[in-house]
Amino acid sequence: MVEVTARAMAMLHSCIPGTGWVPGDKPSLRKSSSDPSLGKDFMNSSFTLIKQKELKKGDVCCRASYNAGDVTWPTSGTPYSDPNASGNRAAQWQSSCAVFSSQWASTQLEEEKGLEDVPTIHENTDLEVPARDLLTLPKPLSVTDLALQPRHGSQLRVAYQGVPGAYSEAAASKAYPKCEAVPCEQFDAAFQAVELWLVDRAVLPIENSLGGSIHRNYDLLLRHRLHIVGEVQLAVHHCLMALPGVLTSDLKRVVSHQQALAQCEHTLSKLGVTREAVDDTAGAAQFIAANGLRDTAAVASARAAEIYGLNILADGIQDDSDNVTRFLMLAREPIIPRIDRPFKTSIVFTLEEGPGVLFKALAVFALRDINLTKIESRPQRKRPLRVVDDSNNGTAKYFDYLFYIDFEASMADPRAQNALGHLQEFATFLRVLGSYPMDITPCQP
Ligand SMILES: O=C(O)C(=O)C[C@]1(C(=O)O)C=C[C@@H](O)C=C1
Repeated sequence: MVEVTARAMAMLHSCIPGTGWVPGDKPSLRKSSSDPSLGKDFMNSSFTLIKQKELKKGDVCCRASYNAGDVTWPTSGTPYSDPNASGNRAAQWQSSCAVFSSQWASTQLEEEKGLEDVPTIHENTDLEVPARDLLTLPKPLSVTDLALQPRHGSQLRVAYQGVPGAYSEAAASKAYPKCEAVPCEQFDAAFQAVELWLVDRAVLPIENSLGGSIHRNYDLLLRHRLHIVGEVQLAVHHCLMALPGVLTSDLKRVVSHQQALAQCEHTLSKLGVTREAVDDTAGAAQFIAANGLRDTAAVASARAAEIYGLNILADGIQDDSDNVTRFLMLAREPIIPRIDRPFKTSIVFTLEEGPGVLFKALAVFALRDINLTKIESRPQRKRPLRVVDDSNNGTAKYFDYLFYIDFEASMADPRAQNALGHLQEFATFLRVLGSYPMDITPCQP
């Protein structure tokens, strides 16, 4: 039997990111596979590490065989390759890592002191910031700024998309109350800022109760290798705002983030003005203030009105008073999944075409009484269309999709481990995006 050390886990984690592997290199975490506390599944698993230093994309990195209770699969000489292009064995390996690491992690909860703890979601206590000189506001990062060296300091730096006053900034403060919120021009810049160690975390919107999913972030989750370490829900309360002295009857145009415009469809239709989408709500308010536009209003937060010196013409203009946006907290490393509080797990997978395959995929959760909270499908860019010649009457064409699912269980829960073990019997690719505490706090703005 191979001795599995925490160091080996950390190395495996770094060579196969995105799998839920738990990092750690402390000697106290050293465990032998003969340790009975690790349980039957751990005892049945063996891992061999092959020169981690020499690993690069496409290399053979590990051999493993793993038994997850109701499913057994061997993986040997599995290449580490791009999930979009990978075969079934790479998918199996990734999920084996995720399942295995979760089982290992669940035995470690009390011993882990040095690793990051599960983030606690706090209620937003103080969003009121005195009006500041516009010139002193931090400039959003753009992709070209990303060559900057990271700053060192003890305060957690959290990237968000937009400028100060954006809802995403409020979400970052709700997720990490004492953080330094770092504005970024685009979602992609926020992902890259974390990957390049310019910031420690990113907080990005993923779905809204009125506008639906933020597809761009679903796509970026797969393209980048960050882990979901938490979620935060924010009540979004929109205001219509303009320069002081401007009346609603003076307005010819309303500018805002496209999601915010969609969330206020009803009010804006009644106004009968043209609508223009910009990068973020607070950016719209800043744009009006900076250009002295007297025929234009913005849809943004009350805090944005305060920062940019605009007057609120109408308050609570969203179509539904319960307008909530869910944000994801992203980090370079996963957190250790736990079972002592409500957890959610997010996964992405692909399936072969065939009758009832999606039904079978969803059944792995239903069979184990696991509640699904979200399902989203996105076209697979590398393989958008598959042509199958399986009849005498011509060719059939199918779109290929990636399925994103959130379910209510921790990866430390054997039901989740077995469900994913079952799913990978027919999934062509499977990646665990994160297992993280559910935000169960009331949705305060
Ligand atoms: O523009 C902002 O203020 C944002 O934080 C972005 C965003 C979004 O992308 O959905 C966030 C929350 C609201 O749903 C509207 C806009």
